[in-house]
Amino acid sequence: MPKAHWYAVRVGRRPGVYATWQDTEKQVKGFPGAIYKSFPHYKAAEGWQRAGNRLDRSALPSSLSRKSSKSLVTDEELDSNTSEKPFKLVKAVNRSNSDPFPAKNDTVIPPAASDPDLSPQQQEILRRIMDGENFFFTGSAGTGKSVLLRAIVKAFKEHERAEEAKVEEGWRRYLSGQDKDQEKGGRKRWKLGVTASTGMAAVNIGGTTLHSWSGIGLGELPAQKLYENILRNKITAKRWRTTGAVVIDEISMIDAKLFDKLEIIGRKLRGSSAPFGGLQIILSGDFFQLPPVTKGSSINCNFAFEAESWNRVIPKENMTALTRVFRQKEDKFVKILESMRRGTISHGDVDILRGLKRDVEYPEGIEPVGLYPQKAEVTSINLARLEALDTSLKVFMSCDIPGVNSRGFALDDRQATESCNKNTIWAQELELKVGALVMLVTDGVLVNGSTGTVVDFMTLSEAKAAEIYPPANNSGSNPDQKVAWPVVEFVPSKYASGRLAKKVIIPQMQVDVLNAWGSPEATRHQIPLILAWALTIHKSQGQTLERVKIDLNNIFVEGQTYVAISRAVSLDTLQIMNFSASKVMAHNRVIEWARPFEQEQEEEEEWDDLMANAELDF
Ligand SMILES: Nc1ncnc2c1ncn2[C@@H]1O[C@H](COP(=O)(O)OP(=O)(O)OP(=O)(O)O)[C@@H](O)[C@H]1O
Repeated sequence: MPKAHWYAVRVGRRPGVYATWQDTEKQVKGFPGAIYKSFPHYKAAEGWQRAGNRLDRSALPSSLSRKSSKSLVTDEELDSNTSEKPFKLVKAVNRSNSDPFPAKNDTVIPPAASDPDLSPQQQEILRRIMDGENFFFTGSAGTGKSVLLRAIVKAFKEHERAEEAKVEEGWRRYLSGQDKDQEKGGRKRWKLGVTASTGMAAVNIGGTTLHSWSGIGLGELPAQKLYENILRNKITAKRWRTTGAVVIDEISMIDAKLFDKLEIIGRKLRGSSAPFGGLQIILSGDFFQLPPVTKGSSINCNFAFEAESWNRVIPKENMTALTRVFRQKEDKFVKILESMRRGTISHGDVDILRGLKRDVEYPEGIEPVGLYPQKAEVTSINLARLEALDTSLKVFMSCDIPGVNSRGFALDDRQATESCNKNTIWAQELELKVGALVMLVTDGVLVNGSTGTVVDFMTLSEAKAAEIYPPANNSGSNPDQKVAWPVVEFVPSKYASGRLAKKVIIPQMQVDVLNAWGSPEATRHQIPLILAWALTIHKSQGQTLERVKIDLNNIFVEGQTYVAISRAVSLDTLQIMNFSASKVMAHNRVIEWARPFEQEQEEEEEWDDLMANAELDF
C-alpha cells in the first residue's frame, strides 16, 4: 500500500490540504465533527477536499464552511483532475446520524419568544429613521432601546434585500439588451453598518465594533492621518463610500474626540460637506450608564454629546428619550431608578435601598446572580464557590476558529482566541460541577440571562432517554454525541417573555465575532454558560436579571451603580450590599446636558396627552 503523503481536511479548524500529520492534527484534534482523509497524491487530496467543499458547504455552519486562508489549494489546482479515489479513511463523522437537534417541537425546547411589538413611541422613531433622518434615541435602562435597535436593523436588511434584487434585475435587463444603461454600484441607501462602542455590545446586536467598521485601529492618530490610512485600504474606503447608514450602539462609551474624527473622515472620504459626508447616523445609548473607557480617570473624558460636530450631526429635534420603562413593573422601583439617574436621590429612597441588604429566600433554592464592580473579585468568588462543591470538576475548552478581519487579513488561532475573549462573554475554559450556579449567555435559545443550577452531565442520547432536551436553536454548532454536556435546571421565568422548561441540556453552540462586512472574524464553539455566583457590572450591561445580589463596595466609575441596580426586575428579588448615597455617582455634565432636553420632551408629551384627552369643541 502506498505511503500517505497528503491529508485533506474537509471539516476542521482550517479546511485544506496538509503535508504532515502534525499540521493536520492541529486542524482536527478536538474539533467537533472533524472530517479528514489521507491520500498518496496531492491532486487526490485536494480533489476530495474540494468536492467536500462543494457538497457540504450548505450543510455546515457558516464558520466551518469558509475557505481556509492557510489551505494549500490554489485556484489553478482546483480546476485540475479530481478523479483519483482516496485509499485510506482516517476519520469521518457521519453528520446525518449526529443531528442532536431534531426539528420536531416535541423533542426540543422551543426558542424564546421573539421581540415584543414596538410601542407607538418606538414606531415613530423607526419611521423617522427609515425616512433617512440622523437620529439619537436614548432612555433609561429597560425602556426598549435594544428592542428598537433590532427592529431598525431588521427593517434595513429587508430593504437592502429588495435593493439588491432590483440591481440584479437591472443587470439582467442590461445584459439581455432590454435596457441601455445600468447604474454602476454606487452608494446603497439601505446598506447598514451595524456597530457598537464595545465588542460585547456589538456581538449582542450582530454587528462589529465601530473601530473595526471604520478601520481606524485604536483611533488615536489625528483625523488626517487616519483618513490617509483608510485610503490605503481599498476595502475600508469602499465601505465608507457605499454604506447608506451606520448604527452606533452604546454611544455613551464613545469619546467626543473620536466622534469628531470619524465625522471628518466621513466628509473627506465621501467628498461631501454634509455631516459624516451624508452617511446617515443612528445613535443609541444612555449617557447615564457607562462612560467612555479612557486611560486614567473618567472625570477627564468627554462624552460624544460634547463633540464639536454633535449638534450638526444630530439636530435637537432628532433626539428622543424613550419614556416607558418595560423592565421594571413596580412604580416605586421605576421612580427610584429615575431619581438615581438624575442624581436627586431622596432620603426616603436611600432608606429603601439600604434596607435591601437582607438575604432573599427563593422558593426553588436557586441563588441570585452576584454583580461586582471589579473583575478580580468576580474571578475569586466564582473559583472559591466552585472549589467548595464536592462534586467532580468538568472542564470544557472552547474551539475557536479563525476567520478574516475587517481589513481582509486572515487571523491565526491565537488571534481568533483573543478576539473571542475580548468580544464575547463566552468562556475559553469553562469549569463546571454539579451544583454550580450558571447563567445562559446567548439570545435566541431560551432567554439570555436565565440562571439555573447544573444538575447533571449527560450525552445527548442519555438526555433524550430521560426526556431532557436541548434548545431548538443550536446556533449552528455540531456537538459531539459522545460528550456528556451539562444539564441545567433553570428558574421558571416570571417576567421574561420566554418560558423555560425546568431541565434543559445545554450542549456546545457557536458565537461569531463579525468583521465589518458581517462575516466571521472568529467563531467560538463552546457551551453558552458562565458561572453566575459573580459577574462584573460591565458584563451585565444590557441584561435583564430576575434575581440579583449587588455589592457596591468597590464602585469606581459613574453610572456603575445605576447599571447594576437597573438590571433587576423588582425590589423583592434584589439584594444590595454596601449601599450609600455617595455610591450613586451620576456625571454632572450628563445631568446638565440631559436636563433641558428631557424636560422639553416631558412638557411636549404632557401637552400631547392633554390635547388627546381634551374635549375640543371647535
Ligand atoms: N414595546 C415593548 N413592549 C413590551 N416589552 C418591551 C418593549 N420594548 C422592550 N420591552 C422589554 O423590556 C425589556 C428591556 O428592553 P431592552 O433591553 O430593549 O431595554 P434597553 O433600553 O436596551 O435597556 P438597557 O439600557 O438596560 O440595556 C426587555 O425585556 C424587552 O423585551
